[in-house]
Amino acid sequence: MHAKRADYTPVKASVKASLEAHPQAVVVLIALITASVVTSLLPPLVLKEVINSLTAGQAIPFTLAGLYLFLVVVADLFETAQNSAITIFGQKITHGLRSVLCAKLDRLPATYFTTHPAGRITSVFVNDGDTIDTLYSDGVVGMLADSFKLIGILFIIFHECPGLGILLVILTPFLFVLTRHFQRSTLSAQRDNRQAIGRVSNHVPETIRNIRMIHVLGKERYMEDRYDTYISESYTAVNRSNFYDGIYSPIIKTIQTAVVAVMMIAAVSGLELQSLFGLSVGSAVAVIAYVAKIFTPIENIGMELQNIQTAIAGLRHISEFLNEPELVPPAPARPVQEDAAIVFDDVTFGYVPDQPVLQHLSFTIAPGEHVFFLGRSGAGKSTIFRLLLGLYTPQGGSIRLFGRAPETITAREKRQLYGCVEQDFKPVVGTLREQITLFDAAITDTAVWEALRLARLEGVVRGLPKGLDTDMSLSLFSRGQLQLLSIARAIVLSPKVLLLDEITANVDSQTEQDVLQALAAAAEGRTVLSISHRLSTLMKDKRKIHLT
Ligand SMILES: Nc1ncnc2c1ncn2[C@@H]1O[C@H](COP(=O)(O)OP(=O)(O)OP(=O)(O)O)[C@@H](O)[C@H]1O
Repeated sequence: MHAKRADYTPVKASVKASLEAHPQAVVVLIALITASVVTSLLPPLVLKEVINSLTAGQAIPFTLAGLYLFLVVVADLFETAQNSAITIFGQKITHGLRSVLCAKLDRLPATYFTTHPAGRITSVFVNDGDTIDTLYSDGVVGMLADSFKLIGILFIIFHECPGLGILLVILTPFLFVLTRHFQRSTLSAQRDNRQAIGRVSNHVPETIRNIRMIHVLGKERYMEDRYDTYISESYTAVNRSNFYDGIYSPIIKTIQTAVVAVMMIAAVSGLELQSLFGLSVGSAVAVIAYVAKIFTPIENIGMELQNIQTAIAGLRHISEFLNEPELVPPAPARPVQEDAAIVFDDVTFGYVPDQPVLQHLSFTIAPGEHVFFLGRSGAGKSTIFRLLLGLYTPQGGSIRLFGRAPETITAREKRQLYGCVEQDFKPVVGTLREQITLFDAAITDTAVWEALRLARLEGVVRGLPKGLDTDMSLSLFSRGQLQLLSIARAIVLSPKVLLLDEITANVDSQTEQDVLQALAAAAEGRTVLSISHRLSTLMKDKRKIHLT
């Protein structure tokens, strides 16, 4: 069965946008690759002239010697500049793609996060993102530069000594296959070693963790044998890797020498071959230098191919992520005229098709009402909140929040419409002010202080030397105070609705009283939906909706 072909369109579009955004970088990169390839090919040609002058009994012209030195230095400089440009170029492309990935994350529906574990999503951003840099820097662009170099060398050799040119054109594919074989074998040995080392690393802590049980059950011998097996695997893999590494260079050197020897023998053979292999001493020296140079690009191309193969897997993951269906932007909808704050009308919903969590649920909540949702664990209490927040859409029935379907409410409106408080405070990196504003510059300090006042935290924050400018640290507050901070964050934009999900689940009874008092002030004039069995027993007069 064939794997489904990945659709790389969004990745291509991102790369194209990066290229179009940095046209100068592209021009500079092409110029540097060309300059690097050309200058690296020139020194042996100058050397040829130097040797020819010497063998003709002439003095070496000073300019020629100077030119040789100059070209060697310039070739090195261009190569360094080319490598830097490739790195910078790769990073620009990766930067562009990472931004596209981040923007995509914002547009994904909540259902995506239900079906994809956080670790996999992170890996798309971190590991797969890195492979894109490799793909360009150590893959495609590097391969292009090395291919030009290889073609240039073959071309010059062909020009200087057609016989050798033909020989090398025939030999190059063989050299390439040989190099790839060694690279693959070395990489596979290195991978085996890494895996074996990984097994050893797991085995040691596992043994320490279970040391008592090992002694009690007399499993020492078994654990030792396992350890020995892993160590032997690693030892064998390292030996394999060293063997391939060690043998490759001599084989290449032997081939190199054999090629030069064939050329020399043919050149002096006096046979017909001589017309193809005949060359001056200078050309011979130059050609030998080129033969030595030909192996580096072949080796590089092999590694670059390897890098491309590895990066393709990352590219596939990124493409799959970018092709995920997105949230449909809320359609501007007129609010339905009704007196209720919240209406659930015959709502049916399940995260997984055919496994409904809520079935035909109906209720109405009046503005300013405080309602508790009760029911066993898994009954769907938090799900009601998620539906109200527009994170999911019900499969049946309808939901209205002040006459509007939640999914039609824009992100900006949401914070003005509802505030949420959960079991634990979720800090953000920043100051205390930012814990409340969540980086919304439109929220004034006056509003922040008012929210803190209602949440009964004003005194604590005023007591800090830097007040709202204090850097957030969990050690600044007790558990209960952190919940008060959650309340301040939820009410800073004076939302009409408060959603409270087990807000006192993790606090002691004294702190619970503080939270309750803060809540009484914060809830004033608002519609409040709470999930908390404990609080519902404390607030007996409030309405309760039981879920079964
Ligand atoms: N993201 C999700 N993907 C799939 N199933 C989910 C998801 N979130 C919740 N569920 C399932 O939906 C059901 C209702 O979950 P929900 O969190 O609404 O229950 P709850 O009444 O709030 O329970 P608890 O009191 O334990 O928090 C549970 O069976 C739960 O396993």
